Amino acid sequence: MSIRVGIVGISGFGGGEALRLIASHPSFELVYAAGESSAGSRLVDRFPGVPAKLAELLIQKWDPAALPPLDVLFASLPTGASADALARVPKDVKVVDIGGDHRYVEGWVYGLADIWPTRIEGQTRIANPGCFPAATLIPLAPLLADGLIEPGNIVMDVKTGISGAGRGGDSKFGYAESNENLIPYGLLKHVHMPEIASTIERLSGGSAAGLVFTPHLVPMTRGILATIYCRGEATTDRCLDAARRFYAERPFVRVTDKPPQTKWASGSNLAFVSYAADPERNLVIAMGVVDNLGKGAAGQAVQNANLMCGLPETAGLDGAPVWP
Ligand SMILES: NC(=O)C1=CN([C@@H]2O[C@H](COP(=O)(O)OP(=O)(O)OC[C@H]3O[C@@H](n4cnc5c(N)ncnc54)[C@H](OP(=O)(O)O)[C@@H]3O)[C@@H](O)[C@H]2O)C=CC1
Ligand SMILES: CC(=O)N[C@@H](CCC(=O)OP(=O)(O)O)C(=O)O
Repeated sequence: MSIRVGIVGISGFGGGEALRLIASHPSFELVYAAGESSAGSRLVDRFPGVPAKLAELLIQKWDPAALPPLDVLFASLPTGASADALARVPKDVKVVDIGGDHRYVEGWVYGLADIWPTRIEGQTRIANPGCFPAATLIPLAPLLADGLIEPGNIVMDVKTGISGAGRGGDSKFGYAESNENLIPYGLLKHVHMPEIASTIERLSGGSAAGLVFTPHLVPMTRGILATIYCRGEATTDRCLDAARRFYAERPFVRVTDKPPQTKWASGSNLAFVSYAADPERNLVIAMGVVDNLGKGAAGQAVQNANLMCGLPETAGLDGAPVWP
């Protein structure tokens, strides 16, 4: 059976990755594409390599009142631009919001699919987590669940590829400024901090008041590496064992002895986690790697849509990462 799917924001980085995944999905059929400045273009005009079956699909001006019959809508709009319009999407259309407007908002389920899959099954409104929350919460969840670290004493040092800023992102992240450069930003007040803190509190039952989160832009296209410093007396083996048990049945999380690298996840919905701990120093280092456009955006969005539709969670997501 084919499930009719739409993408709004298809010309952007998140929407384009959703297009790539949906184009080869066994059950999803892309029947609607929308945007703003790209409206009026055919998909082949924006994506010359798009499969022939989708080439002539015309990008529509985004209007929730003018949707064709749809089962699932992926919204990949700038944060702040989706709330009003998505409120007007008919209730029988399942929506996955890849942007940040509905995380921890009433009426929407927070779609951290690798940790809380059963909360997503059968739902109709899913708020996809941010890319940094995906990279940081997946390695932390097993440690918090087993009480191996203090939730109130966590310091996150995170590196991200430039596509995290989007096509329409801030011009200070252009090639000349980003190539051979490292840029810290958002210190003490990044927009993802409340989402990360709330989820740490849900996972641990304790306060995350001491959270420090510092992202850095690095000159690569895709990928996030989170290096997270925590207080706890566990050994490395104890942390690895907790993660292996926590994710034993989960298809997209790989627990590795070696520190993970961003290329391991490139082009995939995988998350890699690893740990290094020194009980004598009360120190646990947790590491997480995702592709910001994969698990950080469109990959997790398709995973969420699979769960919403009762499909196998891995449908359309079981390809190997891009290497090198
Ligand atoms: N990039 C990433 O790694 C991640 C992004 N996100 C979130 O996903 C969302 C999309 O990000 P990203 O793809 O990077 O952004 P881009 O800037 O690459 O794309 C934005 C898209 O939104 C469309 N758009 C903008 N304004 C409107 C409007 N008023 N009506 C209809 N369409 C509009 C644009 O269409 P057009 O070109 O036609 O104007 C474009 O397709 C954001 O909320 C972002 O924070 C989440 C996780 C990771
Ligand atoms: C490099 C870069 O700029 N990255 C973005 C992350 C985008 C994202 O995930 O934002 P949403 O919460 O809106 O979905 C940032 O730091 O804001």
